[in-house]
Amino acid sequence: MKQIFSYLIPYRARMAVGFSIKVAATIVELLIPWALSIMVDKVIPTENIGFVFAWGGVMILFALLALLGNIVANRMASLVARNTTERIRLQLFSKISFLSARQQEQIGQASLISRSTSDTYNIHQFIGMMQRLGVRQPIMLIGGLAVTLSMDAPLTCIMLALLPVMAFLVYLFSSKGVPMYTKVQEAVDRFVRLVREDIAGIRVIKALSKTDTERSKFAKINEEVVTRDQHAGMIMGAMNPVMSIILNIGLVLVLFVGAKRVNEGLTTPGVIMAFMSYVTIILNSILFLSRIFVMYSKASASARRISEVLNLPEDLMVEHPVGNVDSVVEKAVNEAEAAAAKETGAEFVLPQIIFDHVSFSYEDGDGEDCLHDVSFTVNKGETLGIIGATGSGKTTIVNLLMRYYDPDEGHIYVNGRDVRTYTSKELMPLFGAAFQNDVIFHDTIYENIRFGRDVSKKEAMAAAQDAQAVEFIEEKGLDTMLAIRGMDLSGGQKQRLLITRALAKHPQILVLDDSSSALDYATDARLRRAIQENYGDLTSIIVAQRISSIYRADKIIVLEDGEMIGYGTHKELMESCEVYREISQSQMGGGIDEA
Ligand SMILES: Nc1ncnc2c1ncn2[C@@H]1O[C@H](COP(=O)(O)OP(=O)(O)OP(=O)(O)O)[C@@H](O)[C@H]1O
Repeated sequence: MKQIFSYLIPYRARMAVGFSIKVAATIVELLIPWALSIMVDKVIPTENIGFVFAWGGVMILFALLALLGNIVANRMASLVARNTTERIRLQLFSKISFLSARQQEQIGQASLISRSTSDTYNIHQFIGMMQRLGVRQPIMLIGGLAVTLSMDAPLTCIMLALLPVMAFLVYLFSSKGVPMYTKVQEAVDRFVRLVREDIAGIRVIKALSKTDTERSKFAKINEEVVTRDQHAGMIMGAMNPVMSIILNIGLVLVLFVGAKRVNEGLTTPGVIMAFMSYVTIILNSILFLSRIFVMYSKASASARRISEVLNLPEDLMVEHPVGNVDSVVEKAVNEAEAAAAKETGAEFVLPQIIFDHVSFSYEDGDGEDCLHDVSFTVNKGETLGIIGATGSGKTTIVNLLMRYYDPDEGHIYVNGRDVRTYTSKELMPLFGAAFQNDVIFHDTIYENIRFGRDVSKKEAMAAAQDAQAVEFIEEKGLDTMLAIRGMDLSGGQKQRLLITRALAKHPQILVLDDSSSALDYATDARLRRAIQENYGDLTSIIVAQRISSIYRADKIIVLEDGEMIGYGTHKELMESCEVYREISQSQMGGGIDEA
């Protein structure tokens, strides 16, 4: 909570003003029953109607001042709560954007969503409540007791006797109810996850007639959220009636003892009338203070969840380059290649991409390797094809190259620098990437291509031309709004739009991860030709299931269970790699479609 409170610091001046107004308004409000007792005991008995009206006017003025002060202070409190929550949300969002893929998986996407929404909402509620009730109720309690003590000490003792009973009950209810709210929040996380998955996968759910299964899964988690909330609500809800009973017992006792004291001439009816109001004010303030306590417990659980994300250490640290980078890299480069270059007298060119004995596992190092001892190089302007069965590690190579994860062993170099030494701002602009299920945003076609970068409409259309997307983009218009996730586009159109986005900023390295699978052969071939002709020194990494998408590549990697079982040109692999030969024969019957 301390960390969350630090977000209030910029608003301390506004809060101080709001607090002062609130304190003044509450004190004025507290004086109204006292003014009533004066009216009953001192003003009315004078039978001076002018005096009665004048005193009545004072009471109305008190009420108006209290009302006005409360409105102003509450508006200031809301503003502080709103601005603070806005800053927390913004900070949280930026942090989430920079979390490593591993950290995102650890916390879970649904949990990240509910931490940014319902948890920040709880904080918002608490900050608002703290400034409104948190100031008002202690003054009401202490001030009320002070006024009543000065009016009639024995009657005040009745209330004082009830206070510990109420405090104990509040503690009892809260200690049972509050932990339940943490459980409610956990159930909400699961609820959000299911809703997200179901909405995203609505088509496949329908296609596989899984609507009933999903509905019953939804009903179950929905019921769990409701039941948990109900249990917590029931416990906390029982607090109000119990408190009301105590309050009414207090009123009856005050009336009973007060009436006796009036009869005995020890006090006056005006004091008893004021006391009735003060009993309600004082006991209610205990009730409201208990609500603040409950809200605090909810908010502190939320604050913990938010701080957990905000304080996550930087996973993919940027390391400082050590020594002469080029010489380190040269050593790391496939030695045979370097030696061959030296032998033939050819100039040795430093490859643009180097994987040097890279091993990686998603399981934080203790699971089986998803990639094992992978080494390859790609020169500037070359195309690398990656092929292999599903789950063989093709996407993992891309994930490591773009530093979504760091390898467990080995090194990856881009332009002669270990990727660990790049900041994300330096590394990412080198790449243009299109992944198979990449997101298309609910925005215009142009904005989906531009993606916040400096890309003119002309450049966007030129990229669309190369990505074979120009026909449908011209037909729809660059400024057409697309549906959420591009639901109003065909699979092939989506892929072409994603490739357009990847090409638009003329990256150094183009990554196409299974992103031409929905294109027909002829379009796929035209796309490859356009890239070759218009992006001369563009280095391409193409992950594909189809041989036709990669057979022209300068180098091809064949993967099986994370191991590189083949590396070379199409021709070399046809001779040396049995698996590649089999794939080729099954897809092309051994021959190649030169489309
Ligand atoms: N985020 C992840 N967490 C844990 N395991 C993962 C994760 N992503 C992939 N894997 C596992 O790593 C292995 C390699 O996955 P990868 O996505 O690289 O395969 P692929 O060859 O690209 O498959 P496909 O052709 O089906 O896309 C698979 O066994 C997969 O289950």
